[in-house]
Amino acid sequence: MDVPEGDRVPSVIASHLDITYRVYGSGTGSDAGGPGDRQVDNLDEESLMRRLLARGLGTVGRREVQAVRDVSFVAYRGESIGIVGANGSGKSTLLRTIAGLVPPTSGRLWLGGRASLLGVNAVLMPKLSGRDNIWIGAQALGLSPAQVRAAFDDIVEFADIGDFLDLPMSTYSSGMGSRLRFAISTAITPDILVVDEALSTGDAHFRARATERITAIRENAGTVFVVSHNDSTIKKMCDRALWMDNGKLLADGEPTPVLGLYGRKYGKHRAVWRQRFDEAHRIADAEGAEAAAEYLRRWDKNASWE
Ligand SMILES: Nc1ncnc2c1ncn2[C@@H]1O[C@H](COP(=O)(O)OP(=O)(O)OP(=O)(O)O)[C@@H](O)[C@H]1O
Repeated sequence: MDVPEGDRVPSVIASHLDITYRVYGSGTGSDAGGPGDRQVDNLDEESLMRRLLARGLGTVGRREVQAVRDVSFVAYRGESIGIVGANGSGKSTLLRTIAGLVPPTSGRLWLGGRASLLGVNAVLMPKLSGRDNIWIGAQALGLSPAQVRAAFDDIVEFADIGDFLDLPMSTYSSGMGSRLRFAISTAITPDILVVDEALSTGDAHFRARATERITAIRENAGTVFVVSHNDSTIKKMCDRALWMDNGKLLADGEPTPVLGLYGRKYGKHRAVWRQRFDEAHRIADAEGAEAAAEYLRRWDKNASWE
């Protein structure tokens, strides 16, 4: 957007966010998974309880996964931000936190509006029809019955699922499901729209219409976050990209240079670039982000470091 820096209105401020999952269950504790564990099925409840207590609660299958590490950024109204990164780098976790589904473990997150996660699958019911799911999904997003009634035809028109409207969602193709989810989540213009990979299952026609709708949200001063593994989706839909790697935010800037850096790390020259990134990390820790960016600019004039 060509709005002067000082006039831009923040919509999301993330400050030193850490997000850690605590996973409980058998087989993940330090002493779990030994050969004797295969006998567990044969133990009665009392023996099993005695055995668990003997081990100590601290060691019964508890593990922590630090999915997001010390991530800070400011997003502004009117921006569309793509989040890129390898599998497991923390992209979805960050989006789920912005959408209010996963609390940060430490750090602060400020939202200047209501966030809506595209992927209302958690509340959509496969056994119910598209029609019923529109009512449930839209109300779960906070629409009143009157608002659902007013938006209903528009949702159906955008979802373009024809006679499937009255069939169970379990009969839908993944593209049809995505279209319906997208239509529901954008039924009223959200302040912050969070789109997690849903666009990748749609066809070219759907992607074009979804892009139009995202543009409309941005023009309405909303902010859009999109996770995608597809570079051209990010370039078409976003004016900014964040690159997550192993939970950290490694780059923040215009999509083309950020994707260039990401591609280099994982592309055919990755061994060389891995060394450069390791060195850039060391420089960033010792001398700051600008020194790390300057180091990388020896090979890429657009390099940035956050
Ligand atoms: N509900 C969960 N419980 C425990 N660990 C989780 C959970 N969800 C994600 N993780 C872990 O957190 C880390 C980040 O996962 P996340 O799904 O955020 O990554 P991602 O970048 O979105 O990956 P992908 O591109 O594969 O979708 C991974 O190590 C993952 O195994």
